[in-house]
Amino acid sequence: MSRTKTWIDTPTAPAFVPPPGAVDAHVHVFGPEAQFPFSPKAKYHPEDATPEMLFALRDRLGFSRNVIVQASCHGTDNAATLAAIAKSGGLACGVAVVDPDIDLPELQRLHAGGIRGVRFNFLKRLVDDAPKGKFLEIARKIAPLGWHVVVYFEADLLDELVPFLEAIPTIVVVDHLGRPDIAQGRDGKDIIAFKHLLDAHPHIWTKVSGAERLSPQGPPFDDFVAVIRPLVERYPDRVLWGSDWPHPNMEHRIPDDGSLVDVIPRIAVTADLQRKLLIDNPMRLYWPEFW
Ligand SMILES: O=C(O)c1cc(C(=O)O)oc(=O)c1
Repeated sequence: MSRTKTWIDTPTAPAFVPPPGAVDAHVHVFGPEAQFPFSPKAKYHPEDATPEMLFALRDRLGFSRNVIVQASCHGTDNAATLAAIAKSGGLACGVAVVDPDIDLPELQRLHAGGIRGVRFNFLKRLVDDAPKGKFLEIARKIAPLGWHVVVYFEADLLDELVPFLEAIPTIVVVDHLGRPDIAQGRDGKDIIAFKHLLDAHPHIWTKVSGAERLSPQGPPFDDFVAVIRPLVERYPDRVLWGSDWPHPNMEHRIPDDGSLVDVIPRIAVTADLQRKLLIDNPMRLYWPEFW
């Protein structure tokens, strides 16, 4: 498999200046492969996207902290994510992918390394299987540590997943809004179903991320803004934002990270909403000791 590059080296500096202390709550690192080989089950083979590159991007975009989410290409070996957190000087936390037979000492090792959640991935193009029963076992194991669950699924799976999401005994954060079809508009069936989910379940949060993945129109993402701004206003205390750098699998539509940051003041239109989205909510979840 040839290696793919899915980011630009020098994104535009955004016009929007995030408030001091802002958290980019969804990023990944890839490798470096020589030190942290990819999983044999990986569905893509990216170029190295290193912690140093991530921290340079963080500074360029005007953020203070990162949440590093274990990418599927690293399977359940969280070493690259942990190494990046260790290099961040306390400015990054992480979300891991783990096996159901993980024991308490290993969970404690991950916690000491800055992991604060686990991710369950349901995308068939990214993982071979998504065993709900085993995921629930994991959720029950991590709950006592104060961790939460991050779930990545596509809109057509939502109905089927509701009982599973209801059974998770921690906060649940949905990645990239559960991938609604944005072309349906703000009253489309995918967004209505997602609103029903959040209305009925106060423990479910969402990342209002993925404009580059979800917007058929592309930059400046007017279609995404029209659909997602009402969600930020409806659930101001349950939304997180992430750049999704280095944008796995986006080699054919590589986004300019600066243009993604400039979506923020259009979906969170007041300073109060921006502070909740970028500081209060992620700090409550990832750095509660400072909150
Ligand atoms: O849509 C994707 O391709 C994607 C992949 C991964 C991953 O490989 O972990 O993470 C994401 O947040 C999004």
